[in-house]
Amino acid sequence: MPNSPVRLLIHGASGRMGRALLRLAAEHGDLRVVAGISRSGRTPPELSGLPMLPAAHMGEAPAFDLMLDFSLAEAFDSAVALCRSRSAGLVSGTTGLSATQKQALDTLAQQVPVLWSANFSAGVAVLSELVRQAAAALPEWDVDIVESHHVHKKDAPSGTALALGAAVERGGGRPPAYSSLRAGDIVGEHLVQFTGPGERLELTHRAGSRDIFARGALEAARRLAGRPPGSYRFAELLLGLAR
Ligand SMILES: NC(=O)C1=CN([C@@H]2O[C@H](COP(=O)(O)OP(=O)(O)OC[C@H]3O[C@@H](n4cnc5c(N)ncnc54)[C@H](OP(=O)(O)O)[C@@H]3O)[C@@H](O)[C@H]2O)C=CC1
Ligand SMILES: O=C(O)C1=N[C@H](C(=O)O)C[C@H](O)C1
Repeated sequence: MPNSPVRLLIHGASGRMGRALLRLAAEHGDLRVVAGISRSGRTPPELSGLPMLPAAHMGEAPAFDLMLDFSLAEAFDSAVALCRSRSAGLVSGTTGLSATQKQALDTLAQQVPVLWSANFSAGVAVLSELVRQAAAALPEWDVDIVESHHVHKKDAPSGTALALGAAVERGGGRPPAYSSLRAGDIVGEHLVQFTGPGERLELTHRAGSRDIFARGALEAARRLAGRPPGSYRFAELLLGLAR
């Protein structure tokens, strides 16, 4: 960690996650939010007194060390471009990214430290490892991944569901079938179900509040700041879990 506070730019500052980040960043004396960006540039109350820029004017953002990006896939390319032009690191949790957008993360990581994760909770990081182990032990069993989220969520399956599917693949399990439920204000739930002859194994994570994701992302930012360029993993950086 550098000695002076890490200057954060929040991309997606007016959103559900952006507002949680703004509220919780204030708890960290070693982090300082310098501005927020949203599509409209509308100012959420948490940001009063700080510059809030519409996406069309994001090039005018003040100097920053790291961008925290929780926006939408359609906004992602310009976020990466700003990090590239400012040589600033990136912590991103935006889901629904294309293969090309994922590649852009790898390219950016040659220049600055980058951490993208579909899920910033400790529980899902551990779940992913448990899923890999279960898949390795039960390669013939059917695998279903069921994710439930609030009605406003744009992408499906969720980024976490796809990441859990990748963990099944790494373990050598059967290709999973995905189901998505959208209902009410569910923060995020993921069930990975392994079905064999006469028995079933269910591994579930339930997020009770967006604060867990925001806290995970802020901690990731603290730990990423000042590191050399590269692609960093949440589970490794925060929990010491190897892939
Ligand atoms: N990795 C993780 O742990 C988690 C990831 N997520 C992901 O984070 C992302 C955001 O989720 P959530 O906060 O619920 O979404 P919201 O819809 O609540 O917020 C989206 C934010 O992005 C901004 N935005 C939308 N379009 C653009 C654009 N074209 N240019 C610039 N900014 C834009 C919005 O601005 P405006 O208000 O002006 O439209 C808003 O600030 C999603 O991809 C979600 O899946 C969510 C939770 C946890
Ligand atoms: O959009 C959300 O809300 C969430 N998105 C992430 C995902 O797509 O997996 C993480 C979390 O489940 C909440």
